[in-house]
Amino acid sequence: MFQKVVSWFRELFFGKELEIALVGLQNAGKTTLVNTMATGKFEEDTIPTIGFNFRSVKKGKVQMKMWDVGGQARFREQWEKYCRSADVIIFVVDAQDQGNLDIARQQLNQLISWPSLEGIPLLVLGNKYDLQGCITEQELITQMNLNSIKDRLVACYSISAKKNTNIDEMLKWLSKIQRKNK
Ligand SMILES: Nc1nc2c(ncn2[C@@H]2O[C@H](COP(=O)(O)OP(=O)(O)OP(=O)(O)O)[C@@H](O)[C@H]2O)c(=O)[nH]1
Ligand SMILES: [Mg+2]
Repeated sequence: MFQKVVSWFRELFFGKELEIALVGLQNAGKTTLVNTMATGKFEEDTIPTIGFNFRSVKKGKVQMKMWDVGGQARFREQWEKYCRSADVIIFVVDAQDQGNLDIARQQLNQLISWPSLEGIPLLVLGNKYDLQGCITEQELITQMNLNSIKDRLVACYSISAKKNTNIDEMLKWLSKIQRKNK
């Protein structure tokens, strides 16, 4: 109880910090999203992330510490390590790349079945909605089997990191997340 009051005061005066792990297949748009969140502008980023990038961005009263992890197959076994200490996991999906949805679902299922990640809130983002031929948000929820996830808070938004679409709504959701063990 005392701990809660202290943390409430701390947040009131200094804002809060959120540790965010961004994962998802290569080319989904994770690095682009982080750049858009940081600058509000689209930066063409065609360089695949090797290992991870770290970026800390203040949004309103929330300092978002983002671990943007490479999505290529060789980096996926490291995802759990970054997610373990995160307050929230963001899983980015390329909503236009329907051929990769099965793999994205398998990777997500594998990730959230780690006991170390139990209960950590999950935000699934369908990205690239500025392009033609994206699946609908409802289809994304079905294809990613999100309704079957019962052990944590789950949300899904359709966004465009390129056009800055729906990013504010997504940030509102993020800012309501409670820090772990706080
Ligand atoms: N049209 C469109 N293109 C996007 C969007 N977001 C990212 N891209 C493009 O998709 C490609 C991959 O983006 P990245 O941000 O590098 O993808 P990533 O998920 O970080 O990839 P890895 O680091 O390999 O895991 C780049 O060419 C981006 O410009 C978007 O919202 N719309
Ligand atoms: Mg990247």
